[in-house]
Amino acid sequence: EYVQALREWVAVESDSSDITKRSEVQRMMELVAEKLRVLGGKVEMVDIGMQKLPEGGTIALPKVVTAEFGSNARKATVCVYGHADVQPARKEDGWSTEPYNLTDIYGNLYGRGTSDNKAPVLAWIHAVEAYQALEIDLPVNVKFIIEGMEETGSNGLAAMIEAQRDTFFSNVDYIIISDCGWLSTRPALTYGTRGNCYFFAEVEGPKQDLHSGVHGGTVKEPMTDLIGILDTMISSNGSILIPGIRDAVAPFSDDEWKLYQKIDFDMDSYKAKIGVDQLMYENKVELLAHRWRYPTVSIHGIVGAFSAPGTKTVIPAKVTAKFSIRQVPDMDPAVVEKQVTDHLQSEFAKRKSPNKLKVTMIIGAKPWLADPKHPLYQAGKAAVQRVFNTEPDLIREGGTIPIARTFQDVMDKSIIMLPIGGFDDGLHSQNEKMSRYNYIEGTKLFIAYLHEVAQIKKD
Ligand SMILES: CC(C)C[C@H](N)C(=O)NCC(=O)O
Repeated sequence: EYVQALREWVAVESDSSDITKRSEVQRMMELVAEKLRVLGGKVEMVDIGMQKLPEGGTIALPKVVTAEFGSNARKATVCVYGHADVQPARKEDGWSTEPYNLTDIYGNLYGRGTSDNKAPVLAWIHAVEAYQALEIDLPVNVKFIIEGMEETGSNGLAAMIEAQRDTFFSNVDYIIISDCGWLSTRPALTYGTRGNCYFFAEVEGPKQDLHSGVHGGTVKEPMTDLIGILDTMISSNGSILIPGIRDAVAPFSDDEWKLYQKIDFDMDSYKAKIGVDQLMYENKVELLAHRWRYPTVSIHGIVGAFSAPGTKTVIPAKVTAKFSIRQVPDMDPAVVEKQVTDHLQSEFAKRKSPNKLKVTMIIGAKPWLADPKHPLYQAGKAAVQRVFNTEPDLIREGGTIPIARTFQDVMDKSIIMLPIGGFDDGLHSQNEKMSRYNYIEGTKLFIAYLHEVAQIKKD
């Protein structure tokens, strides 16, 4: 039944980055609401307004689903946050199976959005359902907030949460997020995520594309300008060259070093898993630190570049690079935006090009960091011990959950990230999967966690 429920959700192409798929995201949110309604939750679909598009115009944001199970004032109240949107996926990108057709191969459930984040959201719903089916009272009141824009920066969600601070969130004690993965085969508790500043850099030149034989050598080419300035952001050994960008990075403490040193992480299996012969750092602690708690620059793609099969000899007239900077405490997206824009404009000016450069920050999501000594984490350890009979790793996550910082700073709520995804689930990549083992044992973990969190003594 659990696998069938996941199959139905994976079949919905709820890609929030593609506005032509917006009705699918909306349909996905309705399925989430329906699933919660069937369990008797008090469910609402909250309208969070319109999204402004970078190219002009607006489109309705997907509704946010909220639900409540129980309102006993003597019990603690937890709120589970998750998302039901996904990253793009096409079979032609190199998938071995159809991305929107859940396929079970040797106990691995392949499909876009399985691990990120549809199975974990379903596992939480199934945890509530399990208590009901066994006729055991929920040990805590459980609320849900499930959104449809996480993959593109959680547009509109912070405002909705702030608007409901004194209503839906007024009695929430703790936020639980299960939107990340373990580091190895050992279960983990996550106490930090990086933030993300996502940029478009557009270089515009001639009024239309040109023949590279007829016109090559006569004009400054937009693509050459773009590649030139992109190359000034990061060195080949991974150092970010944008002035000032590392100034706000919190120093790496001895305690962190000790914590990272204790983590069981095999560099060779990591290499094998991602298919590389060499990593940027050969030392485990340094590698984990650069994965979790130092900033990075990644260049994702160039719109307008010729990429079809064949050998078209063209000078593209306008090209737009998409790149992002994962940032860490205590960096601030507004400062990063200025540092990046100033740097690129100054490098562009050095090229003395007649072309025009426009730099826009599309997403500015902050990093998040919790205290792993908080009782929420003690409860996590106890739940992991109960279900997996082992100690969890205490880890951070290199990816971004944009809303985590809002819950912490604006709403003043304590958060735990309780992942059930496997270390090799391939989020955002080809052949994303969730194993049956992680899905089913993860459901048991959530059931146990609800019990453990109820044992926390309130101040
Ligand atoms: C591993 C991440 C925290 C998972 C998350 N759903 C995500 O992909 N966020 C967007 C991102 O680009 O990090």
